[in-house]
Amino acid sequence: MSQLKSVQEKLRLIRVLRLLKKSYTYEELSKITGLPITVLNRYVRGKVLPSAERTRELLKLLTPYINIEEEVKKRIKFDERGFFDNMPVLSDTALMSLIAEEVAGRYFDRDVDKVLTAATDGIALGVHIARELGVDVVYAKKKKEVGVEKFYEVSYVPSASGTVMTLYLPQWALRKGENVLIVDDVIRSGETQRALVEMAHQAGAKPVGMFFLVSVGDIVEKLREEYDFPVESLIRLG
Ligand SMILES: O=P(O)(O)OC[C@H]1O[C@H](OP(=O)(O)OP(=O)(O)O)[C@H](O)[C@@H]1O
Repeated sequence: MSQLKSVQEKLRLIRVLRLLKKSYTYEELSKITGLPITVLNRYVRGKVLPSAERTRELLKLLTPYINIEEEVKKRIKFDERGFFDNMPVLSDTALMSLIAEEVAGRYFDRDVDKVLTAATDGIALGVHIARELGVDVVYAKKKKEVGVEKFYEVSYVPSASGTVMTLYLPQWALRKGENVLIVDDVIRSGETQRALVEMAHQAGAKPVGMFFLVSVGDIVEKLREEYDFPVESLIRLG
């Protein structure tokens, strides 16, 4: 095994332990793994790294206790009007890292050059996925920032808003011929994401996939019919 792969596995184990720590006590994790609490605690705090062999054993034992779809679902909090707060998902760095690892695994062979998302809430997901893929993340904003000379800009009408929205991206951020993975935390009408596809086309870049944490209704199926690249969401609501 390459040194990089070995380090990645160790990091994965630490992320798994940190995530499980939110649902299980050290006593419970000690029973599952057969390791003393003190040892587990050192791993969680990053004071000590397990050997490659122990990492593999622990990942085998602990992976069945992780279900990232369920972890996302249980963190989504709806308000009385049916809107949800996604901050409990986006703020959980251990969970986001594990999600990003899985998404990056699906796109490693698609030669992604950039991850593209829309401000604001897409940024956290975009950063995690881009880091796993070892590429840069760029994000379209709803405002034209001073200091940027040239923008790509795409206007669209978000569903039920009755107003025109425009997304802006500095032109240096996307180049002709680049392969772009489009990601966002949530997709409802798909208008934001269609605007991102349009933006990639303006740049002469090529969208190679779309990934969302949460999709609402059948928008993923609709976009699959519109585009010839993979469109996926981790969980679907409604
Ligand atoms: O599929 P759609 O109907 O286009 O909706 C999805 C978009 O809505 C949210 O962003 P929002 O525009 O609310 O901005 P924010 O990220 O700043 O909250 C979300 O982060 C997506 O970008």
